[in-house]
Amino acid sequence: MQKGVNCSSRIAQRALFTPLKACKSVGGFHTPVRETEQPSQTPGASRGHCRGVRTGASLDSDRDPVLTGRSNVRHIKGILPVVYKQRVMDISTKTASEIMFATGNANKLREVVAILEAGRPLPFTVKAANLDLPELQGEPQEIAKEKCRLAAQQVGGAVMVEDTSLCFNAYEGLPGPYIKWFLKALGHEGLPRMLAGFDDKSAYAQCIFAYSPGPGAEPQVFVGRTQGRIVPSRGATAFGWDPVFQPEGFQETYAEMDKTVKNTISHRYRALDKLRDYLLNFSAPE
Ligand SMILES: O=c1nc[nH]c2c1ncn2[C@H]1C[C@H](O)[C@@H](COP(=O)(O)OP(=O)(O)OP(=O)(O)O)O1
Ligand SMILES: [Mg+2]
Repeated sequence: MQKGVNCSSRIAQRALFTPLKACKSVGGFHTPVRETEQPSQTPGASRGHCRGVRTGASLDSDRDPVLTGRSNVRHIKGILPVVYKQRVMDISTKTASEIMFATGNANKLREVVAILEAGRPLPFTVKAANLDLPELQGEPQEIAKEKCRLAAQQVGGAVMVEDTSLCFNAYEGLPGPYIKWFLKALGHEGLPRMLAGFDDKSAYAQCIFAYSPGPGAEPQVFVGRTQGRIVPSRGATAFGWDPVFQPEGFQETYAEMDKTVKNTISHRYRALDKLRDYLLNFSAPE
C-alpha cells in the first residue's frame, strides 16, 4: 500500500541513481552531477551546493529537472555494480566510508547539505542518490524505516533517508506523513483553510531520518520536531509547505526566514543533528 495511493507507478518510473563517478564533492558531501550538467546559475546557490538544483515557485518545484531522470528501477539495478566497486564498508561494525542520502526531493537535499556542512565534519562521505521510494502507510517512524530498508536494498550499502510530516494538533497529528498529497490537492491556500473552523492553529513539523548500514540491517531512526502554527501563506513558494508554517518564537514563516535561520531551528536540523551524533559516536539513539 502506497503512502500516496495513486503514485506508485510514477514513483517507480522516476527513480534514478546517478553513478558515483559522476558525483561532485562538496566539502565532504557529494552531490550527483550528471556529466552533461552545467553549473547552477541559481542566485545564492553557493559553491557546488546541489548543482543543478533550481529554485522555483511551483508546488512541484521539489522535483529538479536536472536531477530527476527518466530512468526506472531496472536502470538502477543495471548500475549497481558501479556502486559496489567504489564502496568500502563493514556492515557488522556499522562503519561505512560513504553513505547515500536517498531522496527525490532537491530542496531537502539542499538543506541537508547546508546543515551537514555547517556542523562538525563527518568522517564519512555522504552522497546523494536521487531515488523516489515507495512509502507505506502507517506511523511516521515505520514509514521512514521501511523507506530506508528499500533504499538500502536499492543502493546496496549504507543509506539514509528522511520522511517529513506536518501535523495539525486540531486533527490529532494529521495530515502528518500524508502532507505531500494534501498540499498537492489543496495548495497553499487550502491548507490553512482546513483549520478555518478551529481555534487551535498549532502544528508541528516533524522530520524522521532513518539510517541503515546496509541491506538487511534494522534502520535506526532519529526524530526532530519544531513546534509552530499554520498561517495564511506568506513568502516564497519554492519548498513545500514552508509558506504556511510559522515556527514558535518567530514572526516569519519558514518561507520568509533566511535559510541559514531555518537550518538552525528546523525539524530537519534537529533530526539530522541526532543522526550526526550517532554517526560520529556509533552509539544507539536515545
Ligand atoms: O522543510 C520543509 N518545508 C516545507 N515542505 C517540506 C519540508 N520538508 C518536506 N517538505 C514537503 C515535501 C513533501 O511534499 C512533504 C514530505 O513528504 P516526503 O515524502 O518526506 O518528501 P518527498 O516525497 O518530497 O521526498 P523523498 O523522496 O525524500 O520522500 O513535505
Ligand atoms: Mg516521499
